[in-house]
Amino acid sequence: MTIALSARDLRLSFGARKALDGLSLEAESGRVTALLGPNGAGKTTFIRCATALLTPESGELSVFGHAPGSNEARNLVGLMPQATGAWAAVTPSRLLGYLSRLYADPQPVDGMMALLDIDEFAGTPYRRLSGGQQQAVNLAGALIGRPALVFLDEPTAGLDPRARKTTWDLIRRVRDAGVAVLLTTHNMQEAEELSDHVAIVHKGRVRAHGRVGDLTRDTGSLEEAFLFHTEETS
Ligand SMILES: Nc1ncnc2c1ncn2[C@@H]1O[C@H](COP(=O)(O)OP(=O)(O)OP(=O)(O)O)[C@@H](O)[C@H]1O
Repeated sequence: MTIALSARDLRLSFGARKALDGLSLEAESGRVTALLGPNGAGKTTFIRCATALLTPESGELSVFGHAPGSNEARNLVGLMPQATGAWAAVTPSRLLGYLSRLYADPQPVDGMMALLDIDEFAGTPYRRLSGGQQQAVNLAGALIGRPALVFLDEPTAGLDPRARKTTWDLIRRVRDAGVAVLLTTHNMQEAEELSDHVAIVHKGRVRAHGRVGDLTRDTGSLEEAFLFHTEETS
């Protein structure tokens, strides 16, 4: 078992709002770890800390033993963010070509575009793409550098059933190749289908974690477990 990501007691506030309030979590190689939690629970903030876009005020965070943002960590990590407005005028083929050149051993761009049906709109500026097409480009960008740890922030939000299946199949393949996948989702079926490990986050902290079977033993379903562990008062 290889621990790809280790977080201990992370804290980060925005003004009076505690976005991370003692969050601890581990993610292993060759496993899909799903972060579930209500809107505003701190999931994206955590991903931003793990990818060095934000710095926690306190706590310990490491990526394969390296500090996030170090050269060692950067080369090992891929990120599919929720939104990437900065790429507005760039076409998918140029963007993925550019990203692939940042890595020593990238995936072939053509193969990645074919896999995710991006070739159909490879020459269209990113801002003109549909939400689902943008998602496909974001996913390709996260995987193009063959990361050992990849963060997928709501990878299937807004996707049609076929695109969702393509994404699920790809996530499984990546996981089976030994990559540590950490994803966020509001889709309980997705978490049940894909994840080896689930962490339920509420108010900046992991309230429960384990395999789906562990979490549903008392409550019956993942949705019930989610509701139980994210009660407003808890
Ligand atoms: N840059 C920021 N400035 C101020 N507040 C922020 C900032 N980033 C996040 N927050 C606040 O931190 C809290 C956690 O936000 P975060 O985006 O991490 O939630 P989330 O769990 O990813 O939610 P969602 O499921 O809606 O994507 C929210 O209350 C949010 O308003």
